[in-house]
Order: sequence, then C-alpha cells, then structure tokens
Amino acid sequence: MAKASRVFQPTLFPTFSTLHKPRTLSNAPTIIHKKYPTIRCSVSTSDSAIREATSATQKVPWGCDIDSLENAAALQKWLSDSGLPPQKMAIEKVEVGERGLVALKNIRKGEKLLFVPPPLVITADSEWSCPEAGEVLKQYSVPDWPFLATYLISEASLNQSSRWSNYISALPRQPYSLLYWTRAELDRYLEASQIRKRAIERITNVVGTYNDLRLRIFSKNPDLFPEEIFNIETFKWSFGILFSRLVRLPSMDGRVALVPWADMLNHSCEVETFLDYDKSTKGVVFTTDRQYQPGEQVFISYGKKSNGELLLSYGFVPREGTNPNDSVELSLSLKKSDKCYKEKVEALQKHGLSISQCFPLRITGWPVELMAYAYLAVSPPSMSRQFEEMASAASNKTTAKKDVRYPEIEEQALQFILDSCESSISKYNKFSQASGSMDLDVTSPKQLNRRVFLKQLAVDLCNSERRILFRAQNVLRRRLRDIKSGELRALKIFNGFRNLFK
Ligand SMILES: C[S@@+](CC[C@H](N)C(=O)[O-])C[C@H]1O[C@@H](n2cnc3c(N)ncnc32)[C@H](O)[C@@H]1O
Repeated sequence: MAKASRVFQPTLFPTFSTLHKPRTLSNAPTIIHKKYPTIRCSVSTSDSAIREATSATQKVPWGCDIDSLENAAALQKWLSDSGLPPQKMAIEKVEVGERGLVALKNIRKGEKLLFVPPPLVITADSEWSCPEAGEVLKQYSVPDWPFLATYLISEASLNQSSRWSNYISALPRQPYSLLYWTRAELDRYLEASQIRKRAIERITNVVGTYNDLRLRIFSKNPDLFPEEIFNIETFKWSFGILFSRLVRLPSMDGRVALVPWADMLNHSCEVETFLDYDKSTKGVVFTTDRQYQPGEQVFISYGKKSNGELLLSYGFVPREGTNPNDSVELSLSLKKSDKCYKEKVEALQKHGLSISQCFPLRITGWPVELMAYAYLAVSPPSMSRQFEEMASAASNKTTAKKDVRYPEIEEQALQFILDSCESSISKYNKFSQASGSMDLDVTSPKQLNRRVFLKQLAVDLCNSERRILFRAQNVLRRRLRDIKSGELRALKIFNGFRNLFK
C-alpha cells in the first residue's frame, strides 16, 4: 500500500464562512416536511455556543459507552448480514484503546485484511434517510467535513429508521478528543504545551462552522434541521467522531470516508500500514506489515503524528519514547527591543510569517526553517540586506533557498534557540511540579475519574514533549561549547603567531 495512503488524518476542515452562496434559490428543492423523532438534547444559541462548547460535557442520546461490547457485537452481525465477508478478526476488549480488532486466526505478514465493500462505507455521496436535508446541503455546496458531520447527526437522530443505526449505536457517545475538554481543563492541564492553542483553535473552528450552518441553512429550514437536534452539542459529537475516525482513501480519489469495522482498529506507532480502497477486490483493505497470532490485537497507523496531535484528534498519548514521529512545537519570537524590529517584521510578513512563530522540534533535530528564523531574530542592523533572504528561508515556501548559513552570527542564533528551549522547559517543569498537588478540589468520584484521566494524559504529554526539549537543549549546549572551544583554539593559535612575529 502506498505510503501516501495515510489514514485517520483529518486536515483542518475548510471554514464554512468561505462557502459559496446557494447556487440559485429558485432551484430550491420542494421540501417535503419530514419530522425527526423528538429527542432530548441541549439547545444552544450562537452567543453562548462557544462557552457551551468549552464548558458543557453533555452527552448525545445515541451511541454507547466507549468500551461497550454489546453494541459492537450487534454491529458485527449487521455488517456480515449486509455484505462484509468473513473476517479473521473480531471486536474485543483490549488493553490499548478499550475496544479493538483482535486476530481470530494466524495472520501472515503481507496479508490483505478487511474488504469493506463501498455500500458499507459512508462518504459525502451516501444516501440520506431524509433526502431533502441532503439536497439542501448540496445546494449550498457544503464541504465534505461539515456535510458529513450533519449527515451523521441526521442519521443518528432517526434511530432505527436509519440504515446506519447499528453502526451509530456502536460509536462512542463521547469520543475521546480535546473537543470535550473544557476551557478551564485546557488551561489547567495543557498550559505548557502548544497543543492547548491548537485545541482552542479547533473548538473555535467547530463552533464557527456550526454557527455558519445554523445561520445560513438550518434557521431557514427549521423543519429539516430542528435546533433540538442540530445544535452545538451534537456537532461537537459528530466532529469528535470525524476527527477520530474519518479516513482519506487515496485510491478512491482521496475521498474522506467513515469505514465501519475498519474504524475499530487502534493505532500503533510501530506499525506502518494504512487503510485504502483496493480496486482489485473492490473493498477497503489494509496489508499487514507483521504477523499476528490468534488473540493478538491488530493495529494500523493513523499517520506520522506527534503525541500532541494524537491527543488532539484521538484523545490518547502513546507511551513515552515509543513514537518515532513525536515532536514538540517550539515558539520563537522577535524581541520588541530589537533595533531593526520594524524591518524584520516586514520581512517576516512578506513571507507569510509572524512575530511569533512555532517550529517542530524532533528527537532527531529541527527544521532548517527554525535556524533561519533564529538568524533573522539575532542579526544586527549591518545585516539588514540579508533580512529578506532569512525570512524567505524561514518560510515553508518550497522555492525558497533553505539551508542558509551565517557563521558570524551562528553562536547567537544557537543561543537564541537554546534560550527559547529553556524557557519552554521551565513551563513544563512548573506544570510537572504543580500536577502533583492538582485535583484536591474534586467533589465527586465521577469527577475524580475524569480529572485523574485528563491529568494523566497531560502528564504523559508533558513528559514526552519535555524529553524532546531536553534532547535539543543538550545538542545546543554541545554545539555552543564546540563553537566556543573552536574560537578559543583559534585565538590561541592567533596569539601564538602574534608572539612569534613579535
Ligand atoms: C478509530 S477509533 C478505534 C476504535 C476505538 N477503540 C473504539 O472502541 O471505538 C479511534 C479511537 O480509539 C482509541 N485508540 C486508538 N488507538 C489507541 C492507542 N494506541 N491508545 C489508546 N487509545 C487508542 C482512541 O480513543 C481513539 O479516539
């Protein structure tokens, strides 16, 4: 399977505000008013939506507990009755990921598994149980992500009348995702990590998308999209499901899809196999990159993601040191006191960068863009003619000359990165110390479980991100020592020559 066939890799969905207007309103389909069954769910207004999205933890009235096997068994039966061929795996309780697919027989390395046929795959082309609702969304050219989020809610609310009811019943009622962390929890537990900012942006994006849909479409078609059903709580759920289960299928023209059964596979950082559509067998498959014995859990890869990104979309953090793709975002900023502050800001802005910029540090090193940004940040006024070149190299433009070097300011640039690293490490250290005494204000056992769980995730993320920063700190200190000792040696040689000539 091609490496590009990375799955479970939700890129941020396009903001709905850039959507086209309805093609022509006169083309509007005749709406046959079809009432949804009444369900109890919170009703949100736009003003309070963002507050609700980051404070309420209400559950939707469909789906199941995250570890329910009963619903999973019903799903398995429905899938095989609906055309899923006999499987070499079954859904079971597992140690990693609550429920997962476990080998029933010996599975060879290089074997194709799953074969989920297209009629059992949910895409933007799937039929709606309420076709009028789908027609309205198509008229407004709603992009795939909000389209599928709305589809999922629409089908879920129809209970048994939806052909996906067995699938939806086996989905978690509250997926593990940072979408379900309150603002206070994000601030408290992820204070040191840049993932906190990414989570806030994502929540804001989900709320913005929901508000756009509500203003432009739902409020104009209240019979098709009643607010008791299509509200911020249900959207938080459906986006949580999409973030943790949607796959991109390269061999299906890169379409995004929910693939029942395949989405019971958990992620392992040690595995490099991805889901894709197999044209020869006409099904969604993956090819194993190792053998499995009966009883062993079978894994796939959700993509080359850092621990922070896995927490953001899937709500888990792999064990420390097990993720070769782990990275931490290091934030670098121009100093306001810089004599050339204005010129540098202009150069950065010209290349789409800002005064404060994040770069990924890996255990194996950092990108050349980070070094270019550091050169710019420390360069003196006498180098103003190079600002442009530095800013261009710091940008992610592929055309830019990347590996720029300015030996005369290398030491200052490395020191600048080291200072940023150390300031970041001290934030993690502060969190690490504070986390020991956190949660003493818990008032109920349920709250205790949640808090202990979130705190554990945060501590795991903190440890893995700090580990990368420590490694960078060591490398930077060594390089600086080498530069200094090189300078000292050069000075000694120079003095030696001077004494000789004296
Ligand atoms: C695509 S679903 C996999 C099936 C899921 N375990 C279930 O029972 O519905 C993705 C979710 O599985 C869990 N998961 C997957 N891989 C995991 C791992 N390596 N460690 C912990 N949880 C994992 C997370 O809750 C994630 O959001």
